[in-house]
Amino acid sequence: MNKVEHIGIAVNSVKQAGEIYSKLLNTPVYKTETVESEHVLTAFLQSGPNKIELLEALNDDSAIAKFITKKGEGIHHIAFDVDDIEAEMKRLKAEGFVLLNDEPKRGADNKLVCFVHPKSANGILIELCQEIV
Ligand SMILES: CC[C@@H](C(=O)O)C(=O)SCCNC(=O)CCNC(=O)[C@H](O)C(C)(C)COP(=O)(O)OP(=O)(O)OC[C@H]1O[C@@H](n2cnc3c(N)ncnc32)[C@H](O)[C@@H]1OP(=O)(O)O
Ligand SMILES: [Co+2]
Repeated sequence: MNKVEHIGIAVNSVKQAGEIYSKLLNTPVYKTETVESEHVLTAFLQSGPNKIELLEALNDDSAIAKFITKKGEGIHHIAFDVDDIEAEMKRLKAEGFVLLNDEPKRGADNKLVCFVHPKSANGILIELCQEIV
């Protein structure tokens, strides 16, 4: 696994949270993107080497809706960049981690992604991201 690719933050409103994070980090939201398969609207900010992904639920089927209902707005997941997502999925599975998808799926910002269940990762939802070239 390589560097942290992004930190995912669950928010009620990408627009409102985007304004706050823009002021906080002194940088604008550089991109918004809807990911229908995840039922989310995303917005991205880059602060130095660090990328923040704001996530708003599009409907009640979204993991973000369920998370906010239970825990409120806040850090939802940590995503790590990987060179070979299928190899990393195989490695993690062999180590006993519970993967939430059997195959890599399309994420935001031109990435293939896979999630690791927080119950098998010490309480943190982990996302693997491989850039699509
Ligand atoms: C935009 C695309 C992509 C990108 O390119 O970056 C994204 O980031 S999409 C982000 C949204 N999508 C996902 O999160 C997909 C993966 N998540 C899931 O499949 C589910 O959310 C889950 C992790 C399997 C939980 O779903 P479920 O079991 O239905 O919900 P519960 O509320 O019952 O939770 C069970 C258990 O797990 C705890 N939990 C849930 N979410 C998190 C979390 N983000 N971090 C830590 N812990 C989490 C929850 O509190 C429950 O614990 P207990 O109450 O102790 O049972
Ligand atoms: Co993410």
